[in-house]
Amino acid sequence: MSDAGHSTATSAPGVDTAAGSLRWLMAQLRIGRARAATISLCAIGATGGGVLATMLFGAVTNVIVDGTVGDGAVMDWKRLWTLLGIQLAVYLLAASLTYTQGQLLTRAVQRSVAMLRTRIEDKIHRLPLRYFEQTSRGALVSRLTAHTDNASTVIAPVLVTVPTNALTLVVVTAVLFVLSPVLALVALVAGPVSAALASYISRRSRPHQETRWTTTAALAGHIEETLSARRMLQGYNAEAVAARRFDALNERLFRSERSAQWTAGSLAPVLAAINAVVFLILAVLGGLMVVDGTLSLGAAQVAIIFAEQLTNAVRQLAGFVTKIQSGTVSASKVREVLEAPDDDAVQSRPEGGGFEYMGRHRNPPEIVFRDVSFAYSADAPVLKGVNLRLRPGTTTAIVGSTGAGKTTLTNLLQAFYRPTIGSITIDGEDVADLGAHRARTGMAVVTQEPWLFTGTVRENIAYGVAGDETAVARAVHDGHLDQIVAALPDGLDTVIGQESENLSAGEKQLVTVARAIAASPRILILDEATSSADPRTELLVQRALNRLRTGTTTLVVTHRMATAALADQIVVLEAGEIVEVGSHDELLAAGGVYTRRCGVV
Ligand SMILES: Nc1ncnc2c1ncn2[C@@H]1O[C@H](COP(=O)(O)OP(=O)(O)OP(=O)(O)O)[C@@H](O)[C@H]1O
Repeated sequence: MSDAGHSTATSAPGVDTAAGSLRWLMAQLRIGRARAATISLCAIGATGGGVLATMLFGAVTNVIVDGTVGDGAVMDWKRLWTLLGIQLAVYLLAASLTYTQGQLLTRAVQRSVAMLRTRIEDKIHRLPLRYFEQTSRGALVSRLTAHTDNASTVIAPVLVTVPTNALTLVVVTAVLFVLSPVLALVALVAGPVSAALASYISRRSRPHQETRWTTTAALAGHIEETLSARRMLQGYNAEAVAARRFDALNERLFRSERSAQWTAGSLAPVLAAINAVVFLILAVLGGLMVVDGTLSLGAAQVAIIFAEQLTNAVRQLAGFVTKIQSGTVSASKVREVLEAPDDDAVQSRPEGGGFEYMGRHRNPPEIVFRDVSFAYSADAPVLKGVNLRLRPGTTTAIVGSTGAGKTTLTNLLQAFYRPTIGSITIDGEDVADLGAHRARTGMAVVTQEPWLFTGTVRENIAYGVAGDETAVARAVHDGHLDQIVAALPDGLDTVIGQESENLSAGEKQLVTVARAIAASPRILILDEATSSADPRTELLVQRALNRLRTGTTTLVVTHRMATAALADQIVVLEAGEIVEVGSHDELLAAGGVYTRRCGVV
């Protein structure tokens, strides 16, 4: 199963090349040139300090050897103390540069992660509904969290590992050649061998990294699904089915992690072994040259330490390749979300535009569906040539068989999809031109499945009218929630949520009705809104909604004829086509489908 679980149509072109993803990622992070340069300069300064300190170390050794070995040797204390003092100063400077670089880098990484998350979150509001239908929730959550974190781990290698190790390679190689070309050549042999190995192993590791991430996302999605459907699972004794799927995903994750670890993890020990051999050869050769007198002891020491630094630099660069490999896999996942086409009906973040628009249109609007046809997929038309007029301030009930297209009609009005043919206008303005945000301003929706977020009852009701206590109090009263709220341990401040056990399904639905009342909408969409309430509560809520309806243009989707009968206009939809329109009395008089549905005939 793919992480995305969606069609490739939403993938950005060429996202799966490591180099492309890396370039893209660095362009997204926007660390700021000045900050990036400071981090790199600090890292380079610290590395330079390390190189200098090592050379001073050789000089100190030579002063000690000159002052102690041989007849009449005199220790040059002044020179020795001066060198040790300079060395200490260089070490301190290098340490403070390393500290500064570390602090700046940490902040840059954290800021980049936060920024990327904000961008994905922002993007999620602009993605079309179709994207969510085709993408698993686990995949999206992992892109927002783990992938974003992992992608940002490439920042440190790019800003620090590459410049410092490149500097080490150049300076150390040059100094080594000056000290002893023979030792330099031996030390350099390890470089190309290690680099070739690193490149080979990282190529082999990428597919395992991919599988590891996609399986992690699938597992997260599965756990989420199992938790939210746990009652159903237990009710059907289907725990074993869920457990089998979990075991399969868990096993796949284990295998891919093991393979990724095996390939990536084999690099370090192989490089360490190469380094050990090189180090041994250098120590023996250096020792022989000191005995020969062709090299001073200090120079031999410096050469061996430099050779070690050289191989360390290569090893770090190799480690960087593995990290980049994993980071770019994550970057390509993040990129897929950010580059997926926006919902063409949605405008950027809702900032003011909608409310201004609502200010101009306070009265309930006229809504007109003109020759509307729609299909989710080209081969299966759902709505066919729907013509419908919802007069301002009236209620229209849509009735019809299961799958007739009733909810689809409300989805189009909410601009979740565009009609394939035809148009929908609100007060003469095409929803397609208004954009989703403006079209949805002043619209309240109550669906069959009550949606509650984790928060207090008050917060759930005040969704969209935050801080308006009068609106909440009115909504609680008009929505007949008083008794229910009074029975809750902390009243309006009781924390509830989608999974909360302290409210029944009907009570949850009443909270969403109260939310709609509090919003004082001018367009109200009720899709089987009171289906979970008992008949008495439904009646009470119906009355509350009736009061609300005087200031709204209302679309009610219902299977209950009693609810439909209260509407000003009833539309009977069958297989995506309107077959009857009229008031309850008119339709009963006509004796058609509606009459049969009412069970009169
Ligand atoms: N997101 C979707 N993608 C593809 N097909 C869909 C989607 N949503 C609904 N459909 C299909 O469109 C048709 C109409 O669905 P819709 O939900 O509008 O029916 P409905 O009249 O509201 O049914 P019900 O009374 O059962 O709620 C159905 O055949 C359904 O399978």
